[in-house]
Amino acid sequence: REKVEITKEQRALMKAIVDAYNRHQIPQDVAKKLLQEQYSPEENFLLLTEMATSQVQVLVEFTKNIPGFVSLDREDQIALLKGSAVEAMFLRSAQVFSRKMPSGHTDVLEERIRKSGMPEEFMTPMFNFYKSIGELHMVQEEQAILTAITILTPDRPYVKDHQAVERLQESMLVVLRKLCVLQHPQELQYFARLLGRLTELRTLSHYHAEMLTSWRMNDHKFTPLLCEIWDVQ
Ligand SMILES: O=C(NC1CCCCC1)[C@H]([C@@H]1CCCCO1)n1c(-c2ccc(Cl)cc2)nc2cc(F)c(Cl)cc21
Repeated sequence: REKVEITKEQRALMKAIVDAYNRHQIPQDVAKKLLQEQYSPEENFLLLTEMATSQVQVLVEFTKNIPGFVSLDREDQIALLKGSAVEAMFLRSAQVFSRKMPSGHTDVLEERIRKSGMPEEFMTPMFNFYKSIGELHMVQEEQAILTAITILTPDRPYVKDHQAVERLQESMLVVLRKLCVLQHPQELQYFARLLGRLTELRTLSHYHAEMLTSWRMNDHKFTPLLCEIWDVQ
């Protein structure tokens, strides 16, 4: 077994990211709201757009705390945020869905989401992704670093200094790999499976615009920030 140890610098990098991740969480708990009662498609859509809008704001704050991010070219910073916001939203939704809940609550939550007004054809890929994230039982450090890795994806549209982003992402990948070996010693290839979820995440995110515009209701209203981030309106 390879002797894996996290260096002092890597521990500091991890701490910075996890602290930022925990500091910047969604204010209200959307899961609690959905468990409380059944909403109409219009109310669910409004809830989603409100949650997603505040999540984007939170994502910007989190991203600014990723060591090295603010030293990137300013336009590249915007390109990375715009390019990863939808994936970050689905990743966050998956993490919320996978949280340990009293027995039966997850089933109620799934039922509420299935009936929220979203078009049927996206349920299977979305819940397959949520469940594949849940099966990994990620610790919060892994969740935080995986989100940072998603944001620091060099091949987003309009990124100019590819190399600079790759260097930042590389240092996160190195830490994540060590963390996976230390946290899941019995699960070989855990790190590879974790990264494989990012491929599933990108595929799911391709559907987001259609998922939103075909929500079972008329006149879909988006906030200006969501129009910026999502390919809608
Ligand atoms: O609000 C949501 N997610 C926020 C987004 C910001 C970060 C925190 C979680 C939505 C809900 C779905 C029901 C109707 C109200 O919206 N949601 C989505 C979802 C997201 C995008 C699309 Cl296009 C479709 C569904 N998946 C969820 C999984 C969950 F466990 C929970 Cl609690 C809610 C979830």
